[in-house]
Amino acid sequence: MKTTATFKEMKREKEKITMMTAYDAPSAKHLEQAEVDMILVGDSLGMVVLGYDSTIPVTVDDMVLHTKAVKRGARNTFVVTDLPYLSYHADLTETFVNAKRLMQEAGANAIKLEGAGEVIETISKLTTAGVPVVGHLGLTPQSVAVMGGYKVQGKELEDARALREDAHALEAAGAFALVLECVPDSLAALISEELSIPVIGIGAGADTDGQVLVYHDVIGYGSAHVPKFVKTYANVSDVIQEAVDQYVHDVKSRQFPEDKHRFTMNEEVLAGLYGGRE
Ligand SMILES: Nc1nc(=O)c2c([nH]1)NC[C@@H]1CN(c3ccc(C(=O)N[C@@H](CCC(=O)O)C(=O)O)cc3)CN21
Ligand SMILES: CC(C)C(=O)C(=O)O
Ligand SMILES: [Mg+2]
Repeated sequence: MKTTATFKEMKREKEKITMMTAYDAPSAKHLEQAEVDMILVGDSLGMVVLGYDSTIPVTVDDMVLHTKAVKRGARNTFVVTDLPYLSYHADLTETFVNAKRLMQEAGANAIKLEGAGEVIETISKLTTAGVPVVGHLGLTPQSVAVMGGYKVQGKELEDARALREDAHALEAAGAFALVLECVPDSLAALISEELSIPVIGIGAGADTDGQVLVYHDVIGYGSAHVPKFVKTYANVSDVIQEAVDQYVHDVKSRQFPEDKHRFTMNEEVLAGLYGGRE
């Protein structure tokens, strides 16, 4: 199993880090089979699995349930789990209770927190307590209502400078990696070069230390709208639709089930049943 040290070493060796989300056992199994370096149980599960239109309604219980499923499907892959909306801000005790649930109860290998500001101090305390933490800057979906939509971040000089400072502060606080979402590629390149911890980009260009994408986006499953930064490698939705359409058709037209799909019973037992009929 890889560790936080492996990822720092990969950065030093300039080996790209692959990360992808998973939310259940079968998807996690595919990622482990592909030797993905890290699995993210993202709170994006609220959107791609639970049908919400943002990550805001996702709970710690949701994250625990899906992390357990992912760990069962990928026992030997490093799993990072998102702390969801308002589960790490109100007070430190509550943050620690939530982090403890993800680590002990669900079996996450690390947790991810969005943002900077007061979150930096929280990350420092969690790291000191032995919890490996991934930071997340740029487009932080839990703040969608504050940002006023899913928009590219750090385009203006002031925003870019603030983002760069936050990235350095996260590294200083002890985060072992940083997810950088939806920022101009040259800003992501600069931050990746300046930090010694790995920077995993999503919509952050080619010069970060690694890449992360949402499982459903990669396989073309479900999402009606895919962001510009996504590369879709298959169209699983079409495959599924064809299969379920065919099933419905076969039942209606009596083409399913066939003899080979049924269970039979002993003739004498059957005769006994009919014989006993009034
Ligand atoms: N399916 C899915 N994929 C994701 O990558 C993802 C989620 N869901 N849910 C949680 C967050 C939300 N994310 C998003 C959602 C939308 C855009 C988006 O529409 N971006 C615009 C850019 C707008 C601009 O130019 O400022 C785009 O066209 O890509 C970006 C990130 C990333 N995450
Ligand atoms: C988009 C990635 C980085 C994420 O946080 C998620 O999937 O929830
Ligand atoms: Mg997330």
